[in-house]
Formats: sequence, C-alpha cells, structure tokens
Amino acid sequence: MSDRVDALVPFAPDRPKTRLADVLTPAERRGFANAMATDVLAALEAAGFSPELLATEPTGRDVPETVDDRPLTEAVNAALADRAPSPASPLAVVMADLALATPRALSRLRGSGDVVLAAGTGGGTNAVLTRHPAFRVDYHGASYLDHLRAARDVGATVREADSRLLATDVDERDDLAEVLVHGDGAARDWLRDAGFELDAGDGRVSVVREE
Ligand SMILES: Nc1nc2c(ncn2[C@@H]2O[C@H](COP(=O)(O)OP(=O)(O)OP(=O)(O)O)[C@@H](O)[C@H]2O)c(=O)[nH]1
Ligand SMILES: C[C@H](OP(=O)(O)O)C(=O)O
Repeated sequence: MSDRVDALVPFAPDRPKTRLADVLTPAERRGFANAMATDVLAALEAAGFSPELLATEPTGRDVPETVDDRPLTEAVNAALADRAPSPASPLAVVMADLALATPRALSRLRGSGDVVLAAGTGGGTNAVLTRHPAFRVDYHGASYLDHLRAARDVGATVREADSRLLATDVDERDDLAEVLVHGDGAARDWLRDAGFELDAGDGRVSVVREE
C-alpha cells in the first residue's frame, strides 16, 4: 500500500525499564521490554504504518532498523533532520513501551495537523506524527508541553490524538495492572507466564506475583 506512513520506534533494549527494578530482574526487564516492542510493532503494521526500530544496539529482529547509540532526543532529532517529513511524507515516532496500543488507537495519529501528539500519563509524549520538516523533539520531563511549544515555534499546526490506550506507557509497577486488564498481546502473556496476576483488593487494582 503506497500510503503507508513510516514510524520510528525508539528502543533501548540493553538496560530497559529501570523503574520496574523492584519487581523484575534485569533479564526479566529485557524480556518484558522485548514483548512490549513486539506488540507495538505488530499494532503499527496492522494500522498501516511501516515500522522501523531506532535502536541503541542491533536487536536481531526481522524489522528495518537504524542503530544509533546517542541519547533518545538526539537520536530522534537526527532521524527527523535526515528524513525531513512533509505533508506528502509524514513520519511518526512511537514508543516501544505502549503495550496497550491497538491499530485503531494508532490510526488516530494519521489525522490532520502538521504535528499530531499523543500525550502520555505523567506529562510525557508517547507518540507523535509530524508533517513539518522543522519540528524537533525534546523528551523527558513535561515533554508534552515542550512539544506543543516546539510545534508552535516552527509555525506548525498541532492536534492532539486523545487516546487512553496510547497514553499508557508502561513504566511503573501499577502500569503492569493496566497490561493485565487491557492488554491482549505478548506483553500480557509475558506477565502471566512470569506469574503476575491482578490484586483486586480494596481500592485501585494492582499486581501480585506468585512465588
Ligand atoms: N533509541 C533510543 N531509545 C530509547 C532511549 N532511551 C529510551 N528509549 C526508548 O524510548 C521509549 C521510552 O523510554 P523510557 O520509558 O523513557 O525509558 P526506559 O529505558 O524504557 O525505562 P526507564 O529506565 O524506566 O526510564 C522506550 O521505547 C525506550 O526503549 C535511548 O537512549 N535511545
Ligand atoms: C520518552 C519520555 O518518556 P518518560 O520518561 O516520560 O517515560 C517522554 O515521554 O518524554
């Protein structure tokens, strides 16, 4: 299909998900991060994107891949400068830890706007699609606000792709409950196989792990 949109998926597979260090060993964090990346790549394909990993080291996956070991913002901005997105050739950047991302949710990125932003919970930016050659990213912190500003500074029109499924990046222990409740792919299966189950005690649902 000629109107497939390129989608970069930043991925740091070496020491991922340090905020899950209290529940997962380093090897488990690598396994879980890989499972989430598998889900994101499959959902992008199904949504009509052409996914490409932007990885800090070779992954050995059967997916187009650029290896760039610079920090996240630098690596993504180098790719944006290189590709020079335009209305005829948009470029998406979709994080590899969006374990709940469905094809339907991802397709919302393809709506109108020079820059389309999918916010993450906690102030971040989980996905962006740009049709503007001068737009650059600045990740971490309240990056959603930084990206609104960055888009306006280059005269780009901005639209939000408002989606609960895209807003859930899996960073912390409580996010694992979201994967068990709403996920249906490799990440959900990985957690179940590792012995995680829902702890639906009083209040907000959480996870417990079988010994
Ligand atoms: N290419 C590239 N991707 C990165 C880098 N750091 C993080 N990522 C990816 O960017 C996305 C968001 O990552 P974060 O949640 O900020 O970081 P993380 O390493 O996954 O987790 P924490 O260690 O808990 O911060 C994930 O898809 C990561 O794999 C980097 O330096 N380069
Ligand atoms: C990539 C970064 O993720 P976080 O550090 O917020 O998980 C961001 O969304 O700016």
